[in-house]
Amino acid sequence: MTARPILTAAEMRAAEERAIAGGTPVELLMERAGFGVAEAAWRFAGPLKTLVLCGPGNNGGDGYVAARYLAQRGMDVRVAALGEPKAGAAAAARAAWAGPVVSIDEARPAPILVDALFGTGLSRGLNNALAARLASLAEAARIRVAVDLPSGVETDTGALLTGVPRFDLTVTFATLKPAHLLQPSAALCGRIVTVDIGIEAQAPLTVIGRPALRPPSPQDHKYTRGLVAVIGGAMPGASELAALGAAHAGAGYVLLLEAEPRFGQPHAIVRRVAADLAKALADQRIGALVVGPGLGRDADAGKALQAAIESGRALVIDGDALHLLGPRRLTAPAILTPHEGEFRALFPDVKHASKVERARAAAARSGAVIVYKGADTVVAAPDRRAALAGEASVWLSTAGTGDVLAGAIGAMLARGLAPFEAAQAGVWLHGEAARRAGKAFLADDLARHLSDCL
Ligand SMILES: NC(=O)C1=CN([C@@H]2O[C@H](COP(=O)(O)OP(=O)(O)OC[C@H]3O[C@@H](n4cnc5c(N)ncnc54)[C@H](OP(=O)(O)O)[C@@H]3O)[C@@H](O)[C@H]2O)[C@@H](O)CC1
Ligand SMILES: [K+]
Repeated sequence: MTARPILTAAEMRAAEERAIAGGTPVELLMERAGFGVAEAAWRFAGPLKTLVLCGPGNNGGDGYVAARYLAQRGMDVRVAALGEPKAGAAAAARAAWAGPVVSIDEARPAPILVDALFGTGLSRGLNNALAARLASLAEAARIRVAVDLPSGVETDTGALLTGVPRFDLTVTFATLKPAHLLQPSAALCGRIVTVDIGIEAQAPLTVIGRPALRPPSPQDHKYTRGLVAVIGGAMPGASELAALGAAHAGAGYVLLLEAEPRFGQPHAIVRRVAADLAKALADQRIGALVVGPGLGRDADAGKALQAAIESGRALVIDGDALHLLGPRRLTAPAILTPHEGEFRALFPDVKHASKVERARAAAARSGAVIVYKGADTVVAAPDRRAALAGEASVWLSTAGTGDVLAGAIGAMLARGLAPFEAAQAGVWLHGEAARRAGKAFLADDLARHLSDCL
């Protein structure tokens, strides 16, 4: 399955220009967009009285077209506008709307609110009066529909330039934009519907989709399925969870290397005291090495991380190891899995407004694939390829889930996926397992649910 592209505002404009140059007039693109909005709103909300708010640009143009199609369906539609569109397709769409247009200040609330004020052309926050008006009309509506994006959302970063109401449905065009998946905006979009308007979309940023993981064949054995070694440390529970994550993500062999003898369950995880870590890591059968969960941050932890890096094994560097790593460039295949706090500690001067760009900068600098965790996890490779996870379960915000993720990614590396693909596969499995685990789950339960998602 090819990955779904995510286009920035500039990439979307370029794609639109290519479509226009290829013979599709902008008026036709807008007609398809507005028709798509009307159909989606109709299906979602039914025949309720509707208020459409139209801005001065093409997002407003889509609004006029949608109003026309909704009226054709027999719906009671009112339009309120923020000034007249000056020229082009939006002006033509305004002219084709036969009904009255009032100012936003005069608009009366309706059960369905369609926000066609601003889309990818938003250049600054809404002024206070307009933001307050949008908020009160949204508050008074039963169903709120955003055209392309909720107005006030910055397309490329997902930042809210002003207060933005919560929408029930967002109808976008051609493909997703970063703000549909990045927080805080993603949480305000509601259900997202993509309308095909005849634009070809390709981009170096994609949506993380279900990985194509073949089941073991009759010829496979535990080593071909992948050996994941996890380095234990000060907090054994965390490395145990990483090992459990690796095992339930399908690794053929999981080895927990510990400083002192310990007995634990499950028995299938092999526990070994590694007095000489470098020697233990010289085992060529190790397909991936997970270091960091529960490692601690003392001198012994530093030595363990150094041994892991010098081993040349493919690495997943998580948790405490991210604090010990410092600004070094890695040469062996490696995946770093920082959450926000760890990212800031590791890359204090990477400050780009977009989380995607921050992840790309960190990947380029470290030479590693970055899994920048959060409610909107970004995976980025040193060559700028990047991918965004779909909406994550809010119940993932509990202790130990990151350790499970590190183990799952380790299993993907050990089975032979390249680091960028392994990171995405691990993130997808982890997100899907969380959905299946339901509410208030323990990280141990989350690990067990990984098996159901393979
Ligand atoms: N790309 C495609 O293929 C297709 C795109 N389509 C649609 O077009 C949309 C993009 O259209 P767009 O470029 O005209 O921008 P849009 O979002 O309407 O806003 C620009 C206007 O708003 C103004 N303005 C901005 N911020 C403001 C503020 N805070 N407060 C006040 N004013 C503000 C800005 O003025 P200025 O910044 O110049 O002062 C300008 O007048 C896209 O989201 C999709 O819905 C479809 O029709 C189908 C094909
Ligand atoms: K909008």
